[in-house]
Amino acid sequence: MEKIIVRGGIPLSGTVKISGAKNAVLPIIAASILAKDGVSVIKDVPPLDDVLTIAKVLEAMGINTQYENEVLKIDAKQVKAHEAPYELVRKMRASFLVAGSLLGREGYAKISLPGGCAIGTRPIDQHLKGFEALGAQIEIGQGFIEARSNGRLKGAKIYLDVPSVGATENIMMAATLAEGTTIIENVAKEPEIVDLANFLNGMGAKVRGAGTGMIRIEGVQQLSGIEHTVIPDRIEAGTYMIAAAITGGSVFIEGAIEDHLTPVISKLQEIGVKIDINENGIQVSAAESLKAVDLKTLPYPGFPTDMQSQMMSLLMISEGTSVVSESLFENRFMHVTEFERMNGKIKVEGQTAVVTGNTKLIGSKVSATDLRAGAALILAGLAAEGETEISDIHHIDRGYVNVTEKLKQLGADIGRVKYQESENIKEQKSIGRVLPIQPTMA
Ligand SMILES: CC(=O)N[C@H]1[C@@H](OP(=O)(O)OP(=O)(O)OC[C@H]2O[C@@H](n3ccc(=O)[nH]c3=O)[C@H](O)[C@@H]2O)O[C@H](CO)[C@@H](O)[C@@H]1O
Ligand SMILES: C=C(OP(=O)(O)O)C(=O)O
Repeated sequence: MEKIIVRGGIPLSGTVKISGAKNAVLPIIAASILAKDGVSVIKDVPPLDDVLTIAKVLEAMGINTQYENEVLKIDAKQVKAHEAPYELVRKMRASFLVAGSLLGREGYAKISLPGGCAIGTRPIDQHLKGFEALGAQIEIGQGFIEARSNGRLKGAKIYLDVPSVGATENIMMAATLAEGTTIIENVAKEPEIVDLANFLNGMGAKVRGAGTGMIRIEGVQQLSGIEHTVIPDRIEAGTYMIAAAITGGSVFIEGAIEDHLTPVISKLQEIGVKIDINENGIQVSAAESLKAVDLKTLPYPGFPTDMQSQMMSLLMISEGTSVVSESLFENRFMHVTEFERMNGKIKVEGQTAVVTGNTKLIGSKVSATDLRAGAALILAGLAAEGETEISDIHHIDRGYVNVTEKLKQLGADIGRVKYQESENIKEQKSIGRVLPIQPTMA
């Protein structure tokens, strides 16, 4: 096992190149299952644990995948099995995204129940409601969901109770090969939805309205593999923007797309951070002083929940008191306890956290409780006095490509060290506490 060690206090400078978006590439890989002919060639595929996991899900179905130099080739001419096994789905709930394309193409999908995880219960009722509206029968038992249809799915009008990213994607994929027209209302508008729609349309699908509140899909008979380049990761970009701001540095975020980052840019500007945008990326430079702000997470184009913990790390050192409201996931303040170990002063009541600013952060031993919480601890460590030691970093590796190398290139004093799990437990017992076992998924 590995830990990340950060020694804080160094202003970062230079350029960081943003990788392809995890949350765009996962549904795109799932969508490649729909291609009965041709090979999908997906470019800028980040070498992340999640990408390897979903590729294994496809392999388990007898689909051929080849990954080299951030290019993933998927040959789905033959699908030999229709099951996404528990061992893979438990590692990553986004594996459930293969349900829509398998069902749409093969008329049958058996997927292990993704279940709840660290940040909240994360139900899939809206995915299933969509599949049923398209004519599928759903059965749930022994930890699996089975969806089947007699012949092609049938286009339908579907209203989502919540604008779920995953449900929008899964239903969109299932509907591409359905008979007739599907209209999905109250859909998610995230840039990753638009990237998926572009991929599907390149394959021969007829998807209109992605990026707005209503998507219309005319079903087609067949889809083919194509070449596609994944959009840059707006959450990785936002994380490095905060790395620049929290260290009082100046960093060029190469490849970041302004339009995808509007709520993050606006909040950073309100805090006082200097932002300059050009066609190749975004320059982020130190603020003379950092001011407290309030923020509330919302579906896109609102402030992203995936940036809430990272923003909180910056608010801890800003002047004044900030109020952070989390409206998407009921358990997404786990980083607060870890921040407290670093001298953070935050009071949580329900879905609201009140952050006392102007805190002198002190390096400490902390644990990454989920992906973005882990990223936020690295950020806090970059600003803290002394050494921060972050364990459970497998969560961070789900979503950040070479995070320690990228930060080192910007001048950070950061690295990874190997350790035995038994050493850690011994150490925790000696100081009178044993951490609960963290869930596998973030
Ligand atoms: C792989 C991926 O793209 N993950 C992102 C995706 O997750 P994911 O697609 O799982 O998130 P959703 O948009 O589905 O969830 C948003 C809200 O809808 C609720 N809900 C969702 C589905 C459903 O059937 N019923 C229901 O009630 C959830 O509990 C949550 O409160 O969007 C989240 C919200 O921006 C991000 O944090 C995740 O990083
Ligand atoms: C919560 C996240 O991802 P996932 O939906 O894959 O758990 C995330 O990217 O912050």
